[in-house]
Amino acid sequence: MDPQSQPEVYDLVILGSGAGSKLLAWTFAGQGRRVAVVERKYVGGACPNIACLPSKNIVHSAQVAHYVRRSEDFGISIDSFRIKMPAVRDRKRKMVQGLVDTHLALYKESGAELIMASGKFVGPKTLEATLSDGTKRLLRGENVVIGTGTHAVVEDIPGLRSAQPLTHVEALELDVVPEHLIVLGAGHVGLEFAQAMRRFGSKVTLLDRNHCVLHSEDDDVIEGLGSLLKDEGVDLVLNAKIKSISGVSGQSVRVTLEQNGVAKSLEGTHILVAAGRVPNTKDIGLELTGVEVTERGYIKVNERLETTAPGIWAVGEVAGSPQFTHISEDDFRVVRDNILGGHRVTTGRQVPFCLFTDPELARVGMTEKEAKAKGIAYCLFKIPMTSMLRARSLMETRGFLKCLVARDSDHILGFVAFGVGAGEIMGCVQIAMLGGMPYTSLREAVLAHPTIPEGLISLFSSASS
Ligand SMILES: Cc1cc2nc3c(=O)[nH]c(=O)nc-3n(C[C@H](O)[C@H](O)[C@H](O)COP(=O)(O)OP(=O)(O)OC[C@H]3O[C@@H](n4cnc5c(N)ncnc54)[C@H](O)[C@@H]3O)c2cc1C
Ligand SMILES: NC(=O)c1ccc[n+]([C@@H]2O[C@H](COP(=O)([O-])OP(=O)(O)OC[C@H]3O[C@@H](n4cnc5c(N)ncnc54)[C@H](O)[C@@H]3O)[C@@H](O)[C@H]2O)c1
Repeated sequence: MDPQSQPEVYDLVILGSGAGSKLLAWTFAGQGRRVAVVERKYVGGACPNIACLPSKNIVHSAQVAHYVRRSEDFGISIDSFRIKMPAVRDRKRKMVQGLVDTHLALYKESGAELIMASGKFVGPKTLEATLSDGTKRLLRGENVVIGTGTHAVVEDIPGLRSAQPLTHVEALELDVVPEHLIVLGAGHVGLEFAQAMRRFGSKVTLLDRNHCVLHSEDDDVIEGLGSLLKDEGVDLVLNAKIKSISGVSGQSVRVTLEQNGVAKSLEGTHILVAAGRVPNTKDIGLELTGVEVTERGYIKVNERLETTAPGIWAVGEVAGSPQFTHISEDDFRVVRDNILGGHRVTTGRQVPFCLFTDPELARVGMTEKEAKAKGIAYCLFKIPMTSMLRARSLMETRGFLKCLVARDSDHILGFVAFGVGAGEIMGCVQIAMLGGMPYTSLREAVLAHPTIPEGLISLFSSASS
């Protein structure tokens, strides 16, 4: 790039086209501002291409396989069936292509310019975008947003890199059912993939260094998820200190580990790393901008999502926000309002999540662990899913509903559902929390029978402890 060349000037330049970024682009361009988005690979970011939506697509195919296996329970005989992974993958690919097309139409409609290129800063508020043919463009924004996301961590465990492990990106492209899949990490990604692959017919071993899955959740949740996996035949190897890995994923791999002081080794055909994320902040020229990063490499932001450099903002995972699409989307609202001269902050917002195991696990607000640690007095309502009539009619009675209510005010502090329709029922409780409603409003509501939300009447009519 000729250092003398003049940058093209925009009102807003965005690096990375994920959830928060694209909403900013479409909103500001829709208002007639000049907006450019620089994206190196995925139109619309991770969620529609390699994360939430394709993984839920695959999880759903696996659920269909599970239903087929259970078909006798529903009075339907199926003599034999087979999993066709290329067709499973095609269904996912078609959905992804449809989503990409929708994104492209929204760029066109809004007038935001999508530049498919790899971007890096070459000065304050100035980016160099390198297109696939090597062409370079210099872009300067009055405001600049960084939304470069994260990627899967591949730790420095001896042999792990040379084993060419799958990440979620490659696992979503599999056209074979792995004979024996070893999953490293029993967090969100590991749990969803472990169950789905097991349902497609893989032998699955799920490893984690902690003594349980999702260790920050309450013990009943941990126990529920653990038994679900065990009942479906996933081997859980916890307290696992991985020492080394040999072989190549897709052929054969051997994992050497220590569990409770005992040396062990495991053999499988494939290995999937699902051990957390690393921010995409290396090699993007942040040092030329005054944008500082934290010790773990995430962009330092304040509660308004301003970085340490004036006029540069950050959204989504790279800004250290909780790692969910709906949070990246809320980051969009924060930056939008602040760019427009308002004052909106990230503090105090709800951070709900839904883990798409089957059944789902959904939670909003406080866990019992947190309430106890903070010394907050609460009453506990808890019912098994067998008390929910809809669950009985579906024959999906695993799990429970649980709600923490403030002892002094009847207000809901936290809600967790582990069971069929957990994500949907959580949404109902969350809306009540947003509206500041006491739990008694839900208990006294007229909710259609037999629906999943109707279970809230049973929950709040039960005796609290
Ligand atoms: C397997 C999996 C399943 C998930 N499931 C869910 C779910 O069910 N629900 C949920 O809420 N969350 C889920 N998540 C998390 C969710 O995907 C992310 O939180 C969400 O995508 C937000 O990402 P983001 O906006 O921070 O950035 P991203 O969507 O990651 O976007 C960043 C973009 O920046 C681009 N980029 C990076 N560097 C450059 C550069 N130098 N030049 C140009 N472009 C660049 C990348 O190509 C990428 O497209 C899942 C994650 C994974 C891995
Ligand atoms: N349904 C959803 O909303 C959904 C689904 C998938 C991912 N996500 C998001 O993506 C984020 C990243 O997911 P993830 O599963 O990669 O990370 P995670 O932080 O959820 O889980 C990583 C797990 O790997 C384990 N681990 C890490 N290093 C290890 C090692 N060396 N040996 C053994 N175990 C090790 C950790 O103890 C942890 O349990 C999640 O935190 C979540 O926010 C959300």
